[in-house]
Amino acid sequence: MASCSSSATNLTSFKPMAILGNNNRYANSLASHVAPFLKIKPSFSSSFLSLSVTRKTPRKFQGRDSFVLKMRNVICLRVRSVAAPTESVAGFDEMVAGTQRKYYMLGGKGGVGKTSCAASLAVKFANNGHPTLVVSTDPAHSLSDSFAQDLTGGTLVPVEGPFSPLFALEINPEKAREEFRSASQTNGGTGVKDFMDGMGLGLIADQLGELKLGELLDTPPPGLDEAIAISKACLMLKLESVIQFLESQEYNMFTRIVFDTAPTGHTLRLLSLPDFLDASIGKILKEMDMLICMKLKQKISSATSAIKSVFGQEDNRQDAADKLERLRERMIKVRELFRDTTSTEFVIVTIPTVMAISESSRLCASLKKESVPVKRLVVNQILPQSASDCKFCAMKRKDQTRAISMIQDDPELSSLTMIQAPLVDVEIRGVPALQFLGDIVSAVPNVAISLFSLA
Ligand SMILES: Nc1ncnc2c1ncn2[C@@H]1O[C@H](COP(=O)(O)OP(=O)(O)OP(=O)(O)O)[C@@H](O)[C@H]1O
Repeated sequence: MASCSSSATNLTSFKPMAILGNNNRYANSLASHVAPFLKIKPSFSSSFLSLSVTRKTPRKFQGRDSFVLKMRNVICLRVRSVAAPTESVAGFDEMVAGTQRKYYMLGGKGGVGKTSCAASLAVKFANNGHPTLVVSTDPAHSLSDSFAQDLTGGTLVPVEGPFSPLFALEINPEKAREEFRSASQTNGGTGVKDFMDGMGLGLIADQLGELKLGELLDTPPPGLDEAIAISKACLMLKLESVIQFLESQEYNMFTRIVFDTAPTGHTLRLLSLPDFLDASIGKILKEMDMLICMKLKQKISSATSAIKSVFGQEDNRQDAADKLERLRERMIKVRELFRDTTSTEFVIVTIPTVMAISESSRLCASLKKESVPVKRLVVNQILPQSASDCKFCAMKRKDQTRAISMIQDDPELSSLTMIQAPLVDVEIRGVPALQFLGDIVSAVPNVAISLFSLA
């Protein structure tokens, strides 16, 4: 039985391990990922699955900080059942159903496990046949750390491991804004337009130029930085020219897109941006006098190929007002995407503490106010069941129980489907560990699950 006396073990310590779960599924899940790289000799007994493992390092992982690499040449995995399921809850499995493209945005308070849950959900999708893209718009990216692979570079990078294609995209909104800012300070401001063109926001740059760009940069509209990032991601999904190494057919293939968003405040600002821009552009369109219209016409007639690629070559001859209207429509589409109950869902991630749950409740209220679909709440890091809590764990458990009862009484959160993710005593890092988390999340609440060293 898992107990608080079991020492915290890290997957990277690579000692022989026991996996305690409600059934051997978890062990088999872990073993199935390890299998391609190891020679595994399983032997079953009534309550243990023993695996003798010999390392067989694939060339693609050589030099990588992968737990497979660091395993000793021969190790022994023992898997046993310790708890029976008590009740079923909807987990990530429900989100796998259907072949239509779906967008999942995971957000919540800083440090609650947004990236771990987003990465694990993405692995779940990919392992269930969905070509998946996981996008991080959090300036403090941790997708690379979470997958234990280098996914930096601001472009689509294939993630090694899952059964179906999984790509990751880390966009740095702050860097984008920095580039934006520095571009504005060079070439008398003309660099801004080129930069914004590349982001598909060239016409906003024109408008900002007319509206004293410098002043706006000092007090940028709320959510501008992350909007640039999202806009870039949307462009990548829509414009094949941006994705050099993927054929159009291939990037259209994504049926699941998971966004690992920045902590709560950023997300809320981002959500209000399409409305803000819609209102601003609407206002500009209304108030634009002939002089500005003429100026814009001149600018647009000398538009770069980037603008052509955004609006389509044949549109290039349309007048400025039409193009602004198109931009406005695009912003409305972004807003609609956030609010489309058939394709989009915002999943709130939290932990069982009063502070995190209070913040989640406020986030949920704001999302509802913005008409963003929110149906699920992932409560992460729940202490697993134990027959022999130490004083610390007993206190912690009491605290968590109190916090979880807050959810049940909360007017915003109580209607959401609760997905419980147990606290595991290993660092969730790398595809096998992420799959493991995805599987136990979709399992049962409060199941006694722990990974610990037998050595
Ligand atoms: N269920 C869990 N059990 C054990 N550790 C966990 C669990 N979920 C997340 N962690 C750990 O908590 C830490 C923070 O997780 P993560 O980076 O996913 O949080 P985040 O919400 O994305 O953080 P940030 O707000 O900084 O982006 C990581 O070290 C991760 O491995």
